[in-house]
Amino acid sequence: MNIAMTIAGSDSGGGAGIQADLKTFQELGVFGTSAITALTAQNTLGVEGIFSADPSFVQQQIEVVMKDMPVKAVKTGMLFSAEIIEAVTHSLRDKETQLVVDPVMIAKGGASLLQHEAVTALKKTLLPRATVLTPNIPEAEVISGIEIKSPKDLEKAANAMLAMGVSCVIIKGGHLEGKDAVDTVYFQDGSFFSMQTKRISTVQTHGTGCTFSAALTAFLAQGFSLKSAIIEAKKFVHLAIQHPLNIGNGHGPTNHFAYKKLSGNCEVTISEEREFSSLSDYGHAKLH
Ligand SMILES: Nc1ncnc2c1ncn2[C@@H]1O[C@H](COP(=O)(O)OP(=O)(O)O)[C@@H](O)[C@H]1O
Ligand SMILES: Cc1ncc(COP(=O)(O)O)c(N)n1
Repeated sequence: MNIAMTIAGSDSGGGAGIQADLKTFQELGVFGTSAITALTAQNTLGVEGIFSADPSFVQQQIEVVMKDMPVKAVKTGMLFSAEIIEAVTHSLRDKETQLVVDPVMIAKGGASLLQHEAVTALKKTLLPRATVLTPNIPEAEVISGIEIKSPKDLEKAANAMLAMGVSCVIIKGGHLEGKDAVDTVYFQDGSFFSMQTKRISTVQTHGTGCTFSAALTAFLAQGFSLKSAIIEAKKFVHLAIQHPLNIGNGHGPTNHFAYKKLSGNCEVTISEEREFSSLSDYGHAKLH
């Protein structure tokens, strides 16, 4: 049995965070373990409270699991503080496991899930250890310090993040407008591809980023190559958004059952053209 770990915050509403990650692992046939960084009192309308864990206890959760079980891939989500980021990085030292870092900063309802001063710790300590970094556009802007207004800016921002030591950066396009949801993927060796699906008009997008990075982690734990794990994860999240469960009164959760139910049947268009010539409306996309 392949084992994955999520190091993230608990979402009491069940659509994002630890809960989204474990549901995704389970659906993809991977045994899920977890280290909880914070409890959030949250529903589809927003986050009403945050209670963060002691950094040393986060470290203990990770180390106790890892000394007993061969964890193949790890993902991080909400890390909340510089102290927790340092504890996580310390726990993963000497470990060969692949690491997916989803740099969760702000919840869809607007609540801050990462303290402002923790961004430096993220860049200096955790990113050099990461296999894949999965920022959305606003997160990519904060980490890289580059304002993203065009595809050229995307590439500049990706290069700035690759220079921090991550092996691969996926800049997710969920926050753009335009008829397609386009994510762009950049590797250390200079190679690149973009992947796009039709954009679905919906507010049921709570936990999309968590779900995408958890699916990617699960596929890596199963031994998929990095590129095929990324593409399968895009299918997983697309199907999860396409078949909403209609739960709650705000940004409802995505449907983690859809990928398995539909046997992963989802069209993703892959392009290796840097000029985005096939993505005609991308340049007109506006940030939310
Ligand atoms: N409305 C949508 N239709 C189709 N795919 C979407 C939509 N919104 C987000 N996605 C996809 O979901 C994944 C998560 O992206 P995003 O929502 O930008 O992340 P985050 O939750 O971190 O803000 C990406 O693959 C993105 O392209
Ligand atoms: C515990 C936790 N982790 C992550 C998110 C981000 O998810 P989203 O951006 O969809 O609100 C969240 N809302 N809560």
